[in-house]
Amino acid sequence: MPTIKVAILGFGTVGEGIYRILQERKEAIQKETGYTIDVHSILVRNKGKVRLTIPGTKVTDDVQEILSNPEIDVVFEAIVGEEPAYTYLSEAIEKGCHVITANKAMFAKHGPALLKHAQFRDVKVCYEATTAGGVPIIRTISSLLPADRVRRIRGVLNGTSNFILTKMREEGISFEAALREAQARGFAEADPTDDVGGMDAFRKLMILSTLAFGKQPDWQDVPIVGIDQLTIPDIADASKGNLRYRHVANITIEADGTLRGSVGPVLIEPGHQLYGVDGVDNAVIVDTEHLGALTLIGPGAGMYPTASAMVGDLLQIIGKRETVALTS
Ligand SMILES: NC(=O)C1=CN([C@@H]2O[C@H](COP(=O)(O)OP(=O)(O)OC[C@H]3O[C@@H](n4cnc5c(N)ncnc54)[C@H](OP(=O)(O)O)[C@@H]3O)[C@@H](O)[C@H]2O)C=CC1
Ligand SMILES: N[C@@H](CC=O)C(=O)O
Repeated sequence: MPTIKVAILGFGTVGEGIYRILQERKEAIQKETGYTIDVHSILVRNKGKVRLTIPGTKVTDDVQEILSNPEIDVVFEAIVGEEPAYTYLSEAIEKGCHVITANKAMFAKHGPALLKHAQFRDVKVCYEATTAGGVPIIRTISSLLPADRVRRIRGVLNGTSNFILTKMREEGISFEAALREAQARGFAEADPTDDVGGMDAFRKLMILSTLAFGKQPDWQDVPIVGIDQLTIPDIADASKGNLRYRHVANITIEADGTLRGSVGPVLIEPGHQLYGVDGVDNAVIVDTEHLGALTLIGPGAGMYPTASAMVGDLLQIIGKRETVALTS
């Protein structure tokens, strides 16, 4: 059976999830696609860290051992921050590898350049996991376009913030305690400032903006507010009025093509699509010209939801064993 050799950059919450799913689903993937997926190598920063045993896979802290290997077909990227991730993926594309990333801090800024580079090199860049974790929003919007036109996108795009707000409301626990739990469960970023300060949701909104509208607003024109100023009394007061705080990212295209974005806490009434979206769940409402409003809800962070989106990207790249021929 033909083999696809993959490398995983980063072996934290997400990288380990990719490895686990590829092992657990090995036979199912073989059956579905006709390919064996071989996790050839894994990049980490600290080789001395105790981690899952990975038999038959090279674990390295030298990215060149991966990027200079002509046998690697696909590079998964699950490291942290804009750099060195952008440089690594640019090199991988230049060498003819397909790339799959979860790194929204990198992709919000450098996604357009990576996509252009990949088109030139005739490889794929997949980024489902950058936005809303396991919710297939990239695939959904991509399939709506170009038959329809997106008018507005809004939703809960940060799992950590939603988890904290839910815990504070339902259990009355402090912001700090809820954040600690989100960190322990692998939802929060290595530095959670971007989660609770709104920057993470903003970056995801910019990724959606590029996809849906082909452009982003000037970043400085988008007001960004986090949930870090909300207190238990604020949340309890809202509950008394049967309202719930949600951290909402919103972008609209106006008739003249101007983009208006905002990110911040919003009070939501019962009956609204976002009212019941609790815990680590994310929700994205896409308003389009023809379809109307479409809402997707699901886990927005964590090992398996995120890794599953990335393995889904891999399956899209390699396709199915048999395709049904269209006959006239
Ligand atoms: N956690 C989640 O739910 C989600 C995360 N993401 C994104 O996925 C990416 C990974 O997140 P997550 O797994 O949670 O992060 P972790 O902090 O758990 O893991 C990061 C991994 O990357 C490695 N790493 C970091 N910097 C470098 C570097 N410069 N060179 C080599 N290796 C490096 C670390 O190595 P070492 O182990 O040696 O320290 C670690 O294995 C991030 O970009 C994040 O924003 C996206 C969606 C959801
Ligand atoms: N820290 C992020 C992880 C997924 O993107 C979040 O909480 O949403």
